[in-house]
Amino acid sequence: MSSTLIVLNLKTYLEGTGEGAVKVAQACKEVADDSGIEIGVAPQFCDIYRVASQVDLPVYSQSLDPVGAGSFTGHAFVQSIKDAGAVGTLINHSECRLTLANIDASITTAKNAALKTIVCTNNVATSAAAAALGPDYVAVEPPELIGSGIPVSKADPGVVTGSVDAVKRINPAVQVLCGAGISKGEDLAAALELGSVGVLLASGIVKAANPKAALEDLVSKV
Ligand SMILES: O=C[C@H](O)COP(=O)(O)O
Repeated sequence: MSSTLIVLNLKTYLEGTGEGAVKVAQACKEVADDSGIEIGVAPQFCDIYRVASQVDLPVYSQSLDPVGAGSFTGHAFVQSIKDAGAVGTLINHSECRLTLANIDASITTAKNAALKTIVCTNNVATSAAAAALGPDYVAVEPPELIGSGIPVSKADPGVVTGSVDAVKRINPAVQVLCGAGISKGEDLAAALELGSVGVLLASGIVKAANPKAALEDLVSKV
């Protein structure tokens, strides 16, 4: 496996029984095996167990709540996420934003459970702030490009290079992903050229008529 990482966020795109998530995850696994590139998938909470128990690939939670065992209702509890088979979690996605204090608490909660942490950010300043909290990855995604089909690597390369520089300066152990509008091989290649180690993406693959073919295109230029 190369050190490149692709994380496919399924958001709430796939309706139904969860079998859709398993199918997309299976396509990710096949393309990961063929390409040697690590591909993880972030399904709905309720599908983590189903996906992780049926497909041998890294599964991420779309978020978690920084609560322990006890008197908490309606929260995404880290131990349940871990026991369901997740290896990591997104934190502070633009569609599920947190306060800085909650980002910090979520990172600590995930780390204590040995889950990998991917903190999403929306610009260079928030990438720098997130890096100071010491997650495994910062994933920079300008919100206006999310779901747009316009790749951040082309539309706003400065937010990627700026985040890479800022994160390196603040905490060189943290790696940078980028996302928003990424769907093609040239987008991933450009993202890597800009200094990120991979991408966080969703609609370009999940909504494609043939997700496996879309994934094959995505990895074709690395
Ligand atoms: O989590 C994924 C990002 O929000 C990017 O979404 P997108 O690939 O649909 O632009």
